Amino acid sequence: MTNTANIAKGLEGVLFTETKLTFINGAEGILTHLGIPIQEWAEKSSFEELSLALLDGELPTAEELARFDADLKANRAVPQQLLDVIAAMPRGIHPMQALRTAASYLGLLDPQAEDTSEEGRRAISIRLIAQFATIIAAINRAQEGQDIIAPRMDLTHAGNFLYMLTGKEPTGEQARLFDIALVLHADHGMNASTFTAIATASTLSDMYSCMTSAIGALKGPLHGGANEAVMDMLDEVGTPEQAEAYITKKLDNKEKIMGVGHRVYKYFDPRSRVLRDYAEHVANKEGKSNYYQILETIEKIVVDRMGAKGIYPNVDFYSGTVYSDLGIKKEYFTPIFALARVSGWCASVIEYTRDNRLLRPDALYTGKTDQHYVPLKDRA
Ligand SMILES: CC(=O)SCCNC(=O)CCNC(=O)[C@H](O)C(C)(C)COP(=O)(O)OP(=O)(O)OC[C@H]1O[C@@H](n2cnc3c(N)ncnc32)[C@H](O)[C@@H]1OP(=O)(O)O
Ligand SMILES: O=C([O-])CC(=O)C(=O)O
Repeated sequence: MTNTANIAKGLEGVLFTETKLTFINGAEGILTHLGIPIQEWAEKSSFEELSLALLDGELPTAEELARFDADLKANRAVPQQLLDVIAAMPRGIHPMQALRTAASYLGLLDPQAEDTSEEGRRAISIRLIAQFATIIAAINRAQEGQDIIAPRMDLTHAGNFLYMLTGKEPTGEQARLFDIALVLHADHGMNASTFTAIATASTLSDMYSCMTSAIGALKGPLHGGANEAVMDMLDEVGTPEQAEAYITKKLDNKEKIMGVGHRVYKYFDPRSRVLRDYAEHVANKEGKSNYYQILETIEKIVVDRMGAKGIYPNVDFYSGTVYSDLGIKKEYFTPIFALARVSGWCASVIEYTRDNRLLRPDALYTGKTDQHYVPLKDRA
């Protein structure tokens, strides 16, 4: 018998598939990819290596990684036709809207776009991972009325992105810090955007359609858009001295605090710990930034007051202050999330479609029954 008690609102706790990519223990704040803790990926690996490991489901050999790295580099440039479209986009739009359109347009220019075989999806994934960086940087430049910068082949994925975004070659430390941020965001189980990508793929639709729908899902402030919303909050708070009164009032009024709370983590999101350490490191080096000090205060009060309820900082809490320290504008925080998550989207689509079944949940019908059509003229 179906009744409202059977509804898993928000699909909480519903298992719909198996995966060998990512494991999360939300109670203890544990995250692994291929069984390896996220802290080790962040410390020892690179975005390129994690992307390949996710696509293939195992740690690559040195030779495989070198080939993948070369493939990514060879695919960094995007067609001029797409750059023209990016340059012609209206000014003042949100870059996530621009990215969604650009990802879709990229599909129009790819002769292999409709190839939904596993080999086809993998080949397209390499182009998507490489080209999201070029596209996002180009959107930034075009929106600023600046020349679009061509990719360089002598820089890492992270370093090249920062170079194309700002026109300046980043220091080794900046490029590595950004690489770590990409590693931390690359995949995260059945989050809303990955689920959306999989739902699209489950109809046997193409990779570009999967990416376009995933970008749309990531954009919202309850998911990837929260990193920008955290920065809005920090700007609203203004100074560290005002943080306590601001956050206390919000919690008293039962308002949501951005960058905290999570469907799965009921303890610290381990990625937020890594990002906090880097944010603190940068803040200490350059004289504690206002942003970091405000976040420290907010974290303390949220954990004190909401910890018992399982509300702790998530990945979006500290990421923005790290990006901001790298000179990146807040509108680009969510596109940067997409720049990293494209790996997880692609890998998850490939994994799911290997043993595909159309995703089609159900809703409990609670509407009227036994009705008949009433002609317009007879309606009150
Ligand atoms: C990359 C990512 O996507 S990470 C998540 C990014 N999103 C954010 O940071 C936005 C802020 N956080 C939230 O809105 C939520 O915590 C979500 C959407 C992430 C998870 O939500 P859900 O699992 O649906 O939790 P739900 O909304 O049911 O909240 C459970 C309880 O905690 C409270 N709560 C949850 N998040 C917050 C928050 N950010 N601030 C204050 N209270 C919160 C809710 O009010 C609710 O309280 P109640 O039981 O008294 O009604
Ligand atoms: O898993 C989730 O629901 C959200 C999240 O943290 C992510 O996508 O990185």
